[in-house]
Amino acid sequence: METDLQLESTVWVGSKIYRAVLTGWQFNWTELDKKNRDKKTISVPVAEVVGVEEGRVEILPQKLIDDTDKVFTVFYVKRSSTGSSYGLLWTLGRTQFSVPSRVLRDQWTKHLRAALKTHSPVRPNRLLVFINPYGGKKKGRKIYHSLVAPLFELAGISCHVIVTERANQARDHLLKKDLTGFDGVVCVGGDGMFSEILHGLIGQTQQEAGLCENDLTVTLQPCPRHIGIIPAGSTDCVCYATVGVIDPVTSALHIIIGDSQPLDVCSVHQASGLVRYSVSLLGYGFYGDVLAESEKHRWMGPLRYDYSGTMMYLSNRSYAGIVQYLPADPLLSSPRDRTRCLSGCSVCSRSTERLFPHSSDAGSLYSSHYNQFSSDSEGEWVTVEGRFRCVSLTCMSSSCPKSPLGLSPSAHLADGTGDLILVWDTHPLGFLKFLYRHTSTEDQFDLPFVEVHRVKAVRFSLPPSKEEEEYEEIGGLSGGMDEEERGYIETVSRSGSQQHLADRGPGREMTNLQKTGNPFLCGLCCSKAPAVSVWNCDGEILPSIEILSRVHGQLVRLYARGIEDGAAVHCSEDIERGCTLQI
Ligand SMILES: CCCCCCCCCCCCC/C=C/[C@@H](O)[C@H](COP(=O)(O)O)NC(=O)CCCCCCCCCCCCCCC
Ligand SMILES: Nc1ncnc2c1ncn2[C@@H]1O[C@H](COP(=O)(O)OP(=O)(O)O)[C@@H](O)[C@H]1O
Ligand SMILES: [Ca+2]
Repeated sequence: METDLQLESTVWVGSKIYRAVLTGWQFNWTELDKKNRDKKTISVPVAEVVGVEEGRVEILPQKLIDDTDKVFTVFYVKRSSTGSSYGLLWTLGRTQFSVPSRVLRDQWTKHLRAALKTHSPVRPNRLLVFINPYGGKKKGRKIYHSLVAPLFELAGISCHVIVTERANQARDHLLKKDLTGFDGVVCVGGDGMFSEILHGLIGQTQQEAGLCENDLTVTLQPCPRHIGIIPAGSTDCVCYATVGVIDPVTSALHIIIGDSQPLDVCSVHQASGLVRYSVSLLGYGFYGDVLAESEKHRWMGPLRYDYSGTMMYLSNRSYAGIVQYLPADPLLSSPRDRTRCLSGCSVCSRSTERLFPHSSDAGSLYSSHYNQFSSDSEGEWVTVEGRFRCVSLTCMSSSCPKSPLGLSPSAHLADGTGDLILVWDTHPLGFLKFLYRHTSTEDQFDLPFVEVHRVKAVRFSLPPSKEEEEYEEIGGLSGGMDEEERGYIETVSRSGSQQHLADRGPGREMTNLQKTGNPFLCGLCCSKAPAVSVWNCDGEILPSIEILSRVHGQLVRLYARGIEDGAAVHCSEDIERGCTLQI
């Protein structure tokens, strides 16, 4: 039977006989018993077909074609569970179908390819790929060439590949070069590499739109090009939080089928303008200190964070600060509602309508000029002041292999809000409990010294000190600082003399905790504890301490679909057992 995009015929897979049906949206094949009764069906959405080839074809470890003229091979997405309750691994499924004639083989390949084109308009044709050869365990190049490039080739995607030779090369390329013809940009690396792409694409989009990124009140233009992440870094938080697993093949398959996941982005400003953008962690105190310390130990690779985390935990620091935040509408969601933002999240879908009210679909959201910041009436600014172990803002859960539920397990990828986590100064064991809960399902917010707020904007400032009324901003980007400066910053007082902040300012006085706390811990580092920390902005140290950050709802789009609920989706083991694959 043959209609427009429909086709049905008898096929053989190995020695077994099947009835294959293409309905346009779905391709399925049902095993038949000797009396022609249905036995089991395997069903693949056309949107998840990766490619169709004539003959018997293998692509991994290398492409082998045996062009038997009555055989065609279909490649598609196959799921398997990771063992944890969330996140599914995707692998390349491959089935070789034999048919009675070459004419029928040609009909099948023609119809399947036509269905692919019709139902997958969002698939990329051409991609710009940046590989950081030094990210994570330095395997970026190998991961791309052995696991990812063959899949892109199979799917007919052409790629322009650039192996970076210096930091910020990818960002500068995106800002300066003409990107016409590229549907998306792929980074092979970690969160730092993703951040480069993020900055390049956001900057390039605003340049083209004639918008000023330094203006805190401006509604930024969402980026039309998608970003793909092939994880090859140290934390790989953006990949983990948007895909649910750290696996280059899974990520490559999401890119190939043109999945689309909008993502909130925080812009971080100081008085003179934009400092950076952040998606995963904007953290002062502990996370800032861990990053500053870890930069000295880059040679350790990903382990540098565990080492520096332990050192910074043992140094038992807390910092004075004033935090102001603009709460989001509490009726929409809450950081403690124990829900999770999963693929197809209804909170995020409702936010799309709220953030882009004039658009009927995601494609037209780029023309929206709704001001998400100044026209909101969600609430008044709230001010808190005191000493904090850490102050963190994240506009998604920031789950990563170290913390599978993340910094804020109920945060949403694309709801236009961020979660502000305030950890007040506390006993070392209390802080350890807080940290440790990130590794389990126990609620890290259910502690008396922890607060979490769903917010649209946050301001951080230092309290006026007794001797110095005002701190000047720290000059220069962290990239330009030397090692001493990166960690514990010296700043110039108004009188012009250079002085280590540890010796003055609010943090100079020991807290009661430090006076009475564990003498070993205090002996280790407290005597040199600095008065101020630094901001960790997605793995980069910010040049300023006093900042204002604002969440821009759905500013970029990734080739991802959010975390698939492993418990709700049948996996490939089910295919083998003969259940229909439900999507
Ligand atoms: C006791 C165990 C405590 C485990 C605590 C885990 C908290 C993990 C939160 C992770 C948030 C990740 C947010 C992502 C940040 C990334 O953008 C960013 C850049 O990544 P890249 O290098 O791949 O480019 N990564 C980071 O800034 C790294 C932050 C990692 C912090 C890890 C801290 C580990 C702490 C270990 C403490 C051990 C205390 C032991 C005391 C005896
Ligand atoms: N060729 C290069 N040489 C040095 N640094 C680079 C290069 N390419 C990218 N970078 C920088 O390396 C940093 C870390 O990269 P990333 O891929 O995130 O690895 P990791 O997760 O291990 O930190 C990023 O900030 C990025 O700007
Ligand atoms: Ca969010």
